[in-house]
Amino acid sequence: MASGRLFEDIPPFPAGLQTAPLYTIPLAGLRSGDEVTAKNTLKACQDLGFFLLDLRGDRLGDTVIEEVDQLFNVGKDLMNLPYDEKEKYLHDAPKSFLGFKPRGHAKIETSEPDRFEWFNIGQDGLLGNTAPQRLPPLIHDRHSLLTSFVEHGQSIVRTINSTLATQLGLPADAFASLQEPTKPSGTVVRIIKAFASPEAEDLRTSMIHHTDFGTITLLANVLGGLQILAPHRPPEDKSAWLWVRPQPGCLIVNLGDAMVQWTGGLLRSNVHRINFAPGDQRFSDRYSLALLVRPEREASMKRLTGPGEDGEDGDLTAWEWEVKKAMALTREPAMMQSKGGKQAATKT
Ligand SMILES: O=C(O)CCC(=O)C(=O)O
Ligand SMILES: [Fe+2]
Repeated sequence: MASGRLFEDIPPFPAGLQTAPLYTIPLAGLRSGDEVTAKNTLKACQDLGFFLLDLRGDRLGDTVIEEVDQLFNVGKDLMNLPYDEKEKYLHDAPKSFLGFKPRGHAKIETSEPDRFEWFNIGQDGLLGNTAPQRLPPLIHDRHSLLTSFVEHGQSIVRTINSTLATQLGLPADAFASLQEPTKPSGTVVRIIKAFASPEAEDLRTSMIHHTDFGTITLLANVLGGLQILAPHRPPEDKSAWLWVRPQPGCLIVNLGDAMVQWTGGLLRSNVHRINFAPGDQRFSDRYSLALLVRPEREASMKRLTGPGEDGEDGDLTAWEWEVKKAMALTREPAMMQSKGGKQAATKT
């Protein structure tokens, strides 16, 4: 999340909304190996699969706050380029999701068009794992800021991964060794613009409910709009949607489906969506920034711990598994359900 600066000129997040009960995990505690922090992290990742990560008071964290502030401004400039400029970088879905996705290219629950744009910048091109991605000059000029954000974000992800692995009684590098940033993967930096909702007809979802495919997502929000589906409740139940209140100096962290697969369902990947922003915030365009980490393409999706049988998915590579999931979702979008969160004996 950004520093307090980006929160100064925005309408307030309204009081009285039903908000998600999120743990706040201090990055400093995670990095120093504090046992209470580690236990709370595991609990958050089992109960809801979402938590706030407080970056403040940690050297790496303070650097990331600065980078997020700068990238928010880059993201606004990018998304406010004329449409025909952005269109030059149109993604080639479903073959590749890199580049620009225009508003309305996907549907929401009601089959109406979505209300957001995104631009995905691949880690592989940034770090030189593959040929560079073609990017607008405005982004190209900020290459070192982007690579630095990816490297710092990946360092945070590594810490979360080793904390979770250790708490589950696995070798510390059990998850991290399947998602080395220097190996080709579907990992992206994503810049999102969800459009303001001034009219009554805009008061609906911007981005359809979903779970993230990957391992760990680091998300920076300033305006509200993100909602988490309360566990064990159906998406059609309006009262089951919990708002996330963005907090200065904190990132929102959530787990994706790969962590559920590797842990036989011990960890949780929870359904979430972008709704219209609450209160007077709805009159502003909403920008957000995420690092969505995926396993290495060649990583095995075999279960590393947890109950149950592997099933045939355990024989797939991460890339094959992601393609299979994407195809299933195209056929049956209603399959977007939270996964994991099984209770089982863990390290005491
Ligand atoms: O912008 C946000 O708050 C959430 C974005 C999201 O869920 C995604 O890109 O997967
Ligand atoms: Fe997401």
